[in-house]
Amino acid sequence: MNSSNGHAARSRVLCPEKLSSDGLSLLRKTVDVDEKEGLTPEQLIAVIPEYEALLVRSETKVTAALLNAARKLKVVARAGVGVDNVDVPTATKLGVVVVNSPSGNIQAAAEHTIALLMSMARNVPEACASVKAGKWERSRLVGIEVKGKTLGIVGLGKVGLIVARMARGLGMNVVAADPYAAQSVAAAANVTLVESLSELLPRVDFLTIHTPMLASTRGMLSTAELDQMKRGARILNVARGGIVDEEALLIALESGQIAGAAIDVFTSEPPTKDPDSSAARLVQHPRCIATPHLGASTVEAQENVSMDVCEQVLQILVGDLPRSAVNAPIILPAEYKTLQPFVRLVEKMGSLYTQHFTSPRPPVQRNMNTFDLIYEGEIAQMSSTKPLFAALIKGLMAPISDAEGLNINMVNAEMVARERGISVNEQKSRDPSTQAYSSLVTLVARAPSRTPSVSRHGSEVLVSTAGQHREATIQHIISGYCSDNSPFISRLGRFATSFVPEGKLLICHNFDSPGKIGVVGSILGREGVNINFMSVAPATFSAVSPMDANGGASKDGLASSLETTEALMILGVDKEVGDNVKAELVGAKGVLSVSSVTL
Ligand SMILES: NC(=O)C1=CN([C@@H]2O[C@H](COP(=O)(O)OP(=O)(O)OC[C@H]3O[C@@H](n4cnc5c(N)ncnc54)[C@H](O)[C@@H]3O)[C@@H](O)[C@H]2O)C=CC1
Ligand SMILES: O=C(O)C(=O)COP(=O)(O)O
Repeated sequence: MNSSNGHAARSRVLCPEKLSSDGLSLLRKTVDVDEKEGLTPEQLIAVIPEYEALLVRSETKVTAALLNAARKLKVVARAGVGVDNVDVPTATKLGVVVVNSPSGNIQAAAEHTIALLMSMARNVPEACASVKAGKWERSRLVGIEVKGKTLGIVGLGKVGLIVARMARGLGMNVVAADPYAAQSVAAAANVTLVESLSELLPRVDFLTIHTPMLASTRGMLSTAELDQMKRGARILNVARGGIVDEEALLIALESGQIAGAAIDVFTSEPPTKDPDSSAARLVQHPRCIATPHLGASTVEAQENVSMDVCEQVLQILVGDLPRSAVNAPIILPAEYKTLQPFVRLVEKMGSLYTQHFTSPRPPVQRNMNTFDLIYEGEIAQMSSTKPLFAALIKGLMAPISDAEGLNINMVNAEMVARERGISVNEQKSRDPSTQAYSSLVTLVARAPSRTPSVSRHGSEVLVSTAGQHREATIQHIISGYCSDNSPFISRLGRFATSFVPEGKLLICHNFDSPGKIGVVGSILGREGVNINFMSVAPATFSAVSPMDANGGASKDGLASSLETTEALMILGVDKEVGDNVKAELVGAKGVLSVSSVTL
């Protein structure tokens, strides 16, 4: 994007929550950062269209309404672990990358858990309040030791494992329930992994939760589960409010089934002040220690997560892949670099296909479309070709969609392809079919075809129903390669060629006889159209199926009479060529069809 003074406009990043300045200073070197704390959801929706990136912690709710209101948003960066405050499916659909900091604050969250554990065991908050109130209640505030007690961990992931190691250091026995945890990882941390929550609950003196908030974990600990615990057990939640049902916990505290609770996170934050609500009564309960979602609130953790996500925002804004995308594939940076020129090539091939072969009624909007994307040579050795797949879908769709709104990328390409009925069969061959290129990419389209926009008679020719049936087997082929990081098209239909797929191109299909260049040149010259370059492509490949000279559907009965005497003339032009001029070109002797594409 360019500003009015011709300089590239700086990207804008919105930060509606308190983030450590370390990452923000890094961002400010190249982008504009607006720190705007305290915006209402409506105010956020009003300002979001101006921003390319949104930086949040747990307070900002990144809803579908907010994401849909965005116009330029490329990334939502969560400066922390949990992304339950971000509508990730909607972001994915819109092609917005969601990144987080998966390990920047895990030590802090684990240490806070241990702080709460010890505070609960020794009544620290109550004792402190008592002394400040001028009392000296030594016998009322007798605690318990944790050494020799059993700690149950639900969710033996990153935070859970650190808590486990610390608890082992405190002399506790540690038992964990996590259906996805590896036995070997648990064993290495001296943790006994049990099969189910039901097996865990009766064994523990303390229970701590470290799962994400998911549909499957919401309300995971309710009355039935709390009743399975030993009478007088204690419970901690530094994961997410609502994983332990607040009302059930309050009742269990009141009945003495649970002797103590330490809660850092609430279903609604801050919890409602309505004195009759379970949340407020839980907070006020004398045997409940409550902290205001402080798990990640250490200087160190905030520096870590801020740097982590701000670096990723910069990567995304310059078009690179972030290291911790929640909704995009992970690709090694070195591979991504190698793939980059091919990403451009494949996108151009897709766009060329749609414009040259399917104009004016692209089948990608109507029917199931099947493509083979064949990688040969070095490119076939890449472990992931996800960026190439995404580039193809983008290229196919861009000419027929709102270019501004159509943000197809690795995040949403598969979803878009599914919605549009596009099926891509990726094939790899390490031994190239030709030694001419170190890497060759070929797109084979198996799709119903439409004729080029201007026929020999200057009018659009649409195929008949019978014709469509026959043409369903016809293949269109485009091949390309990269040289010096620039993409080249080496085959278009049956024609061997070599041109850079860039800018406005006029593709004339004609008899390979003298005089054509002059005829086309003089008509374009008269119209004030400058020709930047020209490439003549003879028909080289034999037809794989009844293709016309464009490698497409036969039309006007001409294809059958045209064998090897055809050629494509590819002209780079400096302005749009009108339909009337194209019709005149087709009318000229020996010019069979003309299509114009912008790449
Ligand atoms: N209070 C705070 O400030 C903080 C809270 N958190 C919360 O802690 C959560 C965990 O963080 P990490 O350990 O980094 O995540 P993680 O993804 O490394 O670990 C989560 C573990 O939960 C397990 N799990 C998932 N469903 C389960 C189920 N139904 N039963 C048992 N285990 C299940 C997973 O297999 C995984 O091992 C985050 O999602 C976040 O919500 C994280 C950081 C700070
Ligand atoms: O990282 C997490 O999941 C947290 O819960 C931390 O939340 P916060 O960034 O402190 O609002």
